[in-house]
Amino acid sequence: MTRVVGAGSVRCGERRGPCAGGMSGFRGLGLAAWLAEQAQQLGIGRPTPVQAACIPPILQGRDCMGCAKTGSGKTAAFVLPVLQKLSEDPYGIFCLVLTPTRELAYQIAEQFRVLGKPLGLKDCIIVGGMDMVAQALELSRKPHVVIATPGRLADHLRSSRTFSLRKIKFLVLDEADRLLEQGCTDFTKDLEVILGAVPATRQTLLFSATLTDTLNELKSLAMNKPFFWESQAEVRTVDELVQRYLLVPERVKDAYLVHLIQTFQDEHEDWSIIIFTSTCKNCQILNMMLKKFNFPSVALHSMMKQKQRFAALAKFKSSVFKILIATDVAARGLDIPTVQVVINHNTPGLPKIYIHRVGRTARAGRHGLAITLVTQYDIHLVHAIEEQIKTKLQEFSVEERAVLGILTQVNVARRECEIKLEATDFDEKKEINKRKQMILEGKDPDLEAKRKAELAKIKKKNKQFRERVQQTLQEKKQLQLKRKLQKKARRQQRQSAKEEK
Ligand SMILES: Nc1ncnc2c1ncn2[C@@H]1O[C@H](COP(=O)(O)OP(=O)(O)OP(=O)(O)O)[C@@H](O)[C@H]1O
Repeated sequence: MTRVVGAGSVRCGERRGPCAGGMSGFRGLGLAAWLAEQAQQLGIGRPTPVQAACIPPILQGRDCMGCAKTGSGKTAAFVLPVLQKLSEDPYGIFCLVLTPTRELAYQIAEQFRVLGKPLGLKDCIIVGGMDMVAQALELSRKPHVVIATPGRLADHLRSSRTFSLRKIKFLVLDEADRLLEQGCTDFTKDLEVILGAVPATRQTLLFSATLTDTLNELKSLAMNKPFFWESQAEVRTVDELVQRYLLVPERVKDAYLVHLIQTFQDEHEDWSIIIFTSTCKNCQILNMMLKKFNFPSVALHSMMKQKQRFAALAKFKSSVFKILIATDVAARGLDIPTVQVVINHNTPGLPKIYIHRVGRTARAGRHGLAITLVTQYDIHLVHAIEEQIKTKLQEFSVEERAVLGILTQVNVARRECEIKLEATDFDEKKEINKRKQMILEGKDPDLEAKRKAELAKIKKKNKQFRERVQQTLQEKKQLQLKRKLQKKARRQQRQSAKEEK
């Protein structure tokens, strides 16, 4: 059974479970008429399974952990019941939502704002890269809902007494597993500060498409026996997503990328693509290179100024640019319905990063395509991904001759872009950003640099020692072999002399 709902269609059936019908669907879950009506106006007419399962227990006052596939409506699963509770007893600050990226914070705030419009909802976004004084002022005005990234909110808690989180009713952790894991951005210290500032009696709501990986740590956050809901499907990606891989030698990767984009551009009128890459530098270089080929692309990575990041995303969302080249800062949560294709320029090292990246397409019942470029060194990563998502990736076929035809041109273009970037202060900026981060983490950058240099020295010495040992062993082995051969030769000589006699 397929039903068209608003902007996209949500398939109700095996994968997403039964859906209640019409506006009564949300009403039947216990939501007020005004809220169900407001959701309906946004195309959120029938609850998705995660909404149908989680909204009633949240309304009953229970902690909740919801694990459902990407694009299945987890945001509304917490926004709607929070708004209902807020309407019954409005005060500020009522709800705190934590999320790992700044862009995601703005997206969640928008859902709150639109669904909560009849309430005259006041929200406040607290993320890094924006003016701290203005944020402090907003916080002091007691907004109903605060949506924050942990680092900046913890900074406010450490430095300001103009607001309090002591009375919040709801603490929501969106992309909860990311907030708890110790990845390149480690939120644990900031979370400690935040958890120390919120009341123990709060209701805690945790959502993600990959919650099960950090389940035990998360359970300790939701204290009063949380209601746990997980989508039953074995396959962890959505049915509407076509998943392919393309085995390519490392040095011709970019030619394949250019060929894929060109083909897609030629064959489709209304299109948009997200390309994920591993580093900020590569993101920048790819963007420069694609522009050389006149592709309408824009970059998004953490070394860009926040205003540039927002502008890039806004232009991509409004289709001014059809290609977004991003690092994993855009891998989670972003909801851009027009994205039809995700290309992984590098194979993600972790299956869950793959799940979130490819989940930027095929959302809310729409169809999508994900192509992962795989080099000979990444085959084991593809196997790990396939094992986790319980799906075999099929090979994507490409006309190799066409790729060879542009190979030199693409490689020359890339080299030119690399040289151009080297002439800028990009690497220097990276170094400055690193130092800033260390200072924020309470470390002394100079001391750390000294420590790092010493560690590198020790490592180098150890390596040299290992190499010397290896060389000596090798020489010894060779000497032994030489002697053996000489002995053998002498023996043969003696033998043939005997035979001659
Ligand atoms: N009941 C519904 N009916 C139709 N569309 C819906 C419904 N609920 C949410 N949506 C739409 O589905 C899209 C995806 O929702 P959302 O961003 O909440 O997904 P998600 O599960 O949080 O995904 P991710 O794991 O990638 O963060 C949004 O555009 C949202 O408006």
